[in-house]
Amino acid sequence: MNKVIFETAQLAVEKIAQEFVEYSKQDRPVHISLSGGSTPKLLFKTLAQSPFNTAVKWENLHFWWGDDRIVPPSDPESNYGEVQKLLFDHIQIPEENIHRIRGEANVEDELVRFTKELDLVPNHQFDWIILGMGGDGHTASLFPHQTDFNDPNLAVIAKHPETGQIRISKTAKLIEQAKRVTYLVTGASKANILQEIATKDAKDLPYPAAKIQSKNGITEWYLDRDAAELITE
Ligand SMILES: O=C1O[C@H](COP(=O)(O)O)[C@@H](O)[C@H](O)[C@H]1O
Repeated sequence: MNKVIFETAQLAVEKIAQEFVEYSKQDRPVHISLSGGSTPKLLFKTLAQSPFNTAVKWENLHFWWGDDRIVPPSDPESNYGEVQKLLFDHIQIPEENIHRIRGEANVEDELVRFTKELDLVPNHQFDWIILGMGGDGHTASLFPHQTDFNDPNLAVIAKHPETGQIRISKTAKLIEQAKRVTYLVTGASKANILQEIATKDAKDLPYPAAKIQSKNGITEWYLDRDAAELITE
């Protein structure tokens, strides 16, 4: 496991925020995919504040999501809606740089539309995909025992195995084409599963987060001390 352990979650997200600044200095559109759920909210709040709110050249960054739930943006379950509320409402970013999954639409229609929009990413190769990991080892909306790692499509409709909630997710294949994949995992509740991932061969584990990595680029794990407490350095 290629890991970086930060003393606190705040320090981990500040490192990511600083990297946003650096990416945004490149004189080209940079395609970044965000994760959802609870973990990255601290990142979005941090980016919305000084110095990052003005240090990032937002016009150069294009934002996408690893997955979203089929709910309207106003629903607290919407991964896009949370970023809108915590970040986009507080910065100056062109609307055309935001490539959200439309959770309010018909899911089959949205899968087709979103898949077409992905053609805006050169060679379907993201500059940076930031992922989270659920306590069950899922990442994006790719869940244990129901993920087709060889699905040739760019995006897929998924169903949360416990709640039945419908989602759209990037496929494993699309994620693995990225130049860089960073798993941001924080908090003591993820310590046991991280220990398993750090010590066992991914092929012996059912967890998509353990298996999915950039094929030709970098894969790294940004952890805070609580999440990494059972991992020996
Ligand atoms: O359902 C989801 O869960 C994962 C992990 O979420 P967290 O609340 O444990 O941080 C997240 O990465 C994914 O985008 C989300 O839709």
